[in-house]
Amino acid sequence: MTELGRTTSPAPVLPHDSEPTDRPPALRLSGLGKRFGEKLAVDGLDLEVPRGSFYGFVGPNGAGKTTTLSMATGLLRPDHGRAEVGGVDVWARPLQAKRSMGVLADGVMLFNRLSGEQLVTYAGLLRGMDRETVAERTADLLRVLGLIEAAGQLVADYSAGMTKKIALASAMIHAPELLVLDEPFEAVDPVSARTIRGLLDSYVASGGTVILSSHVMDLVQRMCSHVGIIAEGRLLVSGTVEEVRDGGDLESRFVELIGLEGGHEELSWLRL
Ligand SMILES: Nc1ncnc2c1ncn2[C@@H]1O[C@H](COP(=O)(O)OP(=O)(O)OP(=O)(O)O)[C@@H](O)[C@H]1O
Repeated sequence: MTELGRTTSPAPVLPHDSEPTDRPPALRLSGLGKRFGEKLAVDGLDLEVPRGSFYGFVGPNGAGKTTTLSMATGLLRPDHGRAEVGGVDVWARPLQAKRSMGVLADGVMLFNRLSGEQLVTYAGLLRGMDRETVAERTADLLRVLGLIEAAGQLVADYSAGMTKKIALASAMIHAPELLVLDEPFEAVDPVSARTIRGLLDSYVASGGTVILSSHVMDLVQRMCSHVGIIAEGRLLVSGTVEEVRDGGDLESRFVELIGLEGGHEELSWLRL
């Protein structure tokens, strides 16, 4: 499949060995589409994320990752198509669907006049959890994510990485079956990134499902069991990381599928 970004045929969805046949997948998107004026951001996208998988969703800037994940999680209404979480239609039965997922959205405003501790507590109470459990889990999350000292500080005064971590804590507090994380490692320092990876690894090992978007191919290759590559609003390929990288590394496969925009062009005026 060369020049996949320009084909109109559906993406090859490779078989998943681990996929049980009797239960619906953790996430299923069918014919999902969204247009912003002239711009077709997501173009009839089909995607299945198997239960218990660690799914990396990758693509170049402007490929449609955030738009897709927003439609999948009930944040942005699709023009057409369906999004199902564990077999539940996200747009027909939003309350039921949202109960089983935790979402770290990109660019969505947090209640940043709350302290970090208040924000995570609020997220737990909003999920109908009892105060005692919320307090215990909030303390655990703040400790594990290295935010104890900043617990009483307003989220408005957090750094970008701290904001990401507190938003992640808010997405996880109700121990959902599915975590949808848009760029969870962006702006996060390497130590915290390692902690978050550990948390997500054990969450997946215990039966949870993660779908995350990222630009860091190396991280996706090391962390994820499955990967999907999107460009121009279409899914180019989806399968296990092993299947998709096909003996090479994921970054080379990505570049091979997407093409090198601008190549290795030099700017003559930037030579000193
Ligand atoms: N609210 C909006 N109004 C107009 N155009 C939009 C809007 N949101 C997204 N787009 C356009 O839709 C396309 C897909 O954007 P999207 O944010 O989904 O891409 P992405 O893959 O998440 O990109 P990145 O990797 O840069 O975050 C882009 O061309 C973008 O300009």
